[in-house]
Amino acid sequence: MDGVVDAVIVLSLRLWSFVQEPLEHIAFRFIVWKIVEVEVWAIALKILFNSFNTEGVERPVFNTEMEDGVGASTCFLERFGLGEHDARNTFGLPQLLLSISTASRPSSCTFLATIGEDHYRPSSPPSAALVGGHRWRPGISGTGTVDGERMRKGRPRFLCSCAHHYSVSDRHLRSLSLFAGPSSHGPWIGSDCNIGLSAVPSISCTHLFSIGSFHLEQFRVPLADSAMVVLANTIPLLRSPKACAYFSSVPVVDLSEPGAAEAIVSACGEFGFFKVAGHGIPMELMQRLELEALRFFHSPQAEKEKAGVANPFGYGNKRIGPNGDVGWVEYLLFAVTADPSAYACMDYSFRSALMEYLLGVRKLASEVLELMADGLKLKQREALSNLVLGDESDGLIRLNHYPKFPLLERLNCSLTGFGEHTDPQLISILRSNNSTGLQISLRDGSWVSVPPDNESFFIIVGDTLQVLTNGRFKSVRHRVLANGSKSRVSMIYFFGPAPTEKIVPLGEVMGERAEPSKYREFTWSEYKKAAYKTKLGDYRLGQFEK
Ligand SMILES: C=C1C[C@]23C[C@@]1(O)CC[C@H]2[C@@]12CC[C@H](O)[C@@](C)(C(=O)O1)[C@H]2[C@@H]3C(=O)O
Ligand SMILES: O=C(O)CCC(=O)C(=O)O
Ligand SMILES: [Fe+2]
Repeated sequence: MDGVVDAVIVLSLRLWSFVQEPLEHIAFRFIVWKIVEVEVWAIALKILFNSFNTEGVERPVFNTEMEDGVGASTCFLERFGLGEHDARNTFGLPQLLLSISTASRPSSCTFLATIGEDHYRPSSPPSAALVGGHRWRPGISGTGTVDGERMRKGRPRFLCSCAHHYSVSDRHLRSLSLFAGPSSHGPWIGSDCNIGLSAVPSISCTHLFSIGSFHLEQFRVPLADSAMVVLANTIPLLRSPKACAYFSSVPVVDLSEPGAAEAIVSACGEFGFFKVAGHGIPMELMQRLELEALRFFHSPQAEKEKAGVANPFGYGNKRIGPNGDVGWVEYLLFAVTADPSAYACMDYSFRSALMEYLLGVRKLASEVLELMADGLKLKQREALSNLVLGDESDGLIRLNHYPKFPLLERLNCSLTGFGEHTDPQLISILRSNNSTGLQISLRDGSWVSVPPDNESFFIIVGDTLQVLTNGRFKSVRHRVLANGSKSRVSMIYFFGPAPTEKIVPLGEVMGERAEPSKYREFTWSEYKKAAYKTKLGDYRLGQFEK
């Protein structure tokens, strides 16, 4: 086992509700186990969480001022943690780093850290001090500095690096304690502190998990030395990568070819997913919208936020939906309408590209749904398309931007861009740039990575179509992983019916198969309401099954 790291540990600590409350100190302790020989870096993973739980609080702008949204974090991490100027700088060893960013400027801050009883003696071996780590005794190891470079737009970034670092080669390592807090008092308005500690492998890292997190809001400061660690999976975004096969046999349907209807029905039954070629939508239009979207996502954070916080419509950043889901993604989400004023947050060229694109994709949807009806042998070709293309139908358009995250390769981790889920509507029509990241789940539960194709559209079968076909078509679980080297831009048009539409398996589908309905009748409005109470990955159809 020597030289192998068993675990990467990330400890995340967030403060956000200390409006005008002095922060006396916070303390936490956690147990490290199964580490035989590692180098330990603590990395402030602030960038991952900087907009979580900060409702009503001036949002940190860490990741928005650089070219592509990730630059700042990378530069931050490179400078202090893992990059070329590696944190080995000061003492020739990896560095433990804490970062606190606040909306107000704290007058000074001191971080205290201890590893067992061995305080700030970088040259001393960790040895026995680590063994006794259960006993809490704070040791001074660093003082805060305001990092001038981050004092942009009058919002100071208070970076405090706690230069306590060590290379653990002590097989007796049992526990590690950190202690952090400002020595003089805030007020810490809207403080949002994340501390990440990770053991980064010199050789390999097999898994990553969060071992502790607590919300200081639950405690009143000052905290007891023995403040506990609550074991919880609080960092769902980072995972060790699992090998994921390339889905080289994605069904491709060329709409202009005979046999398209049968091919669609077969793909919807087997995968709930297929690719459309020969669709007639000009590449120029897709690229125009992609560029407009990128221009928007690269505009200053304040500009983007003028679209309003997605609730559910508007601009969203890392939060998905109302129930605490998060992802490495920023997006625009809107109801589809012919009224241009609904897209008032976009400038003229963006809006016109979007509206032209929507028209093209609606036409495509009607062709696909009519072929589907043909394949299902429905008497009325328009039975499905009428459901989602009428004036009252509930269409949504979503533009997603997944910034690249170059650190991933070094961490040997994967990062969730958009967590696994099914789409609630009938179908979704997705177009993306040429970046990998989209994965779908096959019938056996395995995940496969969809080769990107920026000239085609992907059709995703949603929950409602599964119900209409009484389970013959599969609502496909899918997800997006962030990419280390290329950012992803995707546009998805979700085709939902009118709110009052009754959703029940189609008589003709049932008749042909002479089977009982698997679902109770519901309206789209009921389903949508229920969906918005669920988490992204929940099995939403469950409550409508008979
Ligand atoms: C967590 C959620 C986000 C979502 C609404 C929900 O409560 C559950 C369904 C989610 C989903 C997935 C597909 C689409 O991206 C979406 C717009 C939709 O219709 O259902 C999202 C919702 C959302 O982001 O608001
Ligand atoms: O961005 C993507 O490629 C897929 C996103 C998605 O599944 C969704 O927005 O529902
Ligand atoms: Fe989706």
